Amino acid sequence: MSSDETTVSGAEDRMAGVEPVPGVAKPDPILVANGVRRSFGGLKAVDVGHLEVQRGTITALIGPNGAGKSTLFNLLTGFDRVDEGRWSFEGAAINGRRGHQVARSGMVRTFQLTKALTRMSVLDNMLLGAQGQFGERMAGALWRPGWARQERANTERALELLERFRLVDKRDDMAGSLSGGQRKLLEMARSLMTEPSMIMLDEPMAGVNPALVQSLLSHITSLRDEGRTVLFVEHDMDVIMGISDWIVVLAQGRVIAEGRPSDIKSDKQVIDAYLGAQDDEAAESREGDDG
Ligand SMILES: Nc1ncnc2c1ncn2[C@@H]1O[C@H](COP(=O)(O)OP(=O)(O)OP(=O)(O)O)[C@@H](O)[C@H]1O
Repeated sequence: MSSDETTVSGAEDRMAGVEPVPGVAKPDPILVANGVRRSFGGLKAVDVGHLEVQRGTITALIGPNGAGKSTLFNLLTGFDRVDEGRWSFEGAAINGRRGHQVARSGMVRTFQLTKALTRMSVLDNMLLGAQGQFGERMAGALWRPGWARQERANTERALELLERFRLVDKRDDMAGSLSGGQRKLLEMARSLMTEPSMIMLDEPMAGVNPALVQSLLSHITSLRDEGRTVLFVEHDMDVIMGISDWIVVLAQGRVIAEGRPSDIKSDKQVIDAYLGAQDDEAAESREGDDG
């Protein structure tokens, strides 16, 4: 992404003067979490003291495998229950709300296509997105009372979004026939059905053909540039460093660092806990290739 685009969004200005320290306050946070904890047996999967996400930025949540990124996503969006903790979105406490209630309040997460969703058409996937409700109960959601009245408006919005994400020609195809990258586009398009102010993307580049990466990146930056807040979990370091306004690093459930990409690249603790390990893995795989 060019530095011009960053300037256009104003995201850099919004973060000016914010110190790169764990738990730092942001000028205008859309999401504020306090003491969010979740254990599985004796394992503390998430143990976040204080975390704020600045409105109108792309914030990456990174960390080694098992750091607690997915668990934190699930907790904040109402798809898992905390042991303790409070968090607010747009100034209102939303801890304790269920997934679809969180989605209706404006914070939506993407979901990978489950088996049931792959057997539905692309357009029906979009219409389900209008419910802001996924998971086990979604199959029945299409037939909710009152759905028929809304259907025309929802279909119109779905087609507009499919046009924007270049999937409109696929609207009647089964979602399972889409390529990895097209699935990611569908997940993103579907999450926009409820007009969320914040979108949480779960590994948006996983399984995406390199040819589609640039297109996905520009869709993510355009979400921010139209005023939405993006929080994403990703492993691809080039993507993370290239697209993020701010990066939060989790290790063993805790926020060990946060800052701009340049801060994170040079943070010794991050290098030790994460980036160093990645370099070692890359070196090992290169050695393996040579042999
Ligand atoms: N439902 C569960 N039951 C038991 N342990 C779990 C459960 N969900 C997550 N964990 C454990 O909690 C820890 C955090 O897992 P989580 O999936 O949140 O990490 P992550 O940072 O998203 O990892 P990855 O990058 O590999 O997806 C891990 O040790 C994981 O094994």
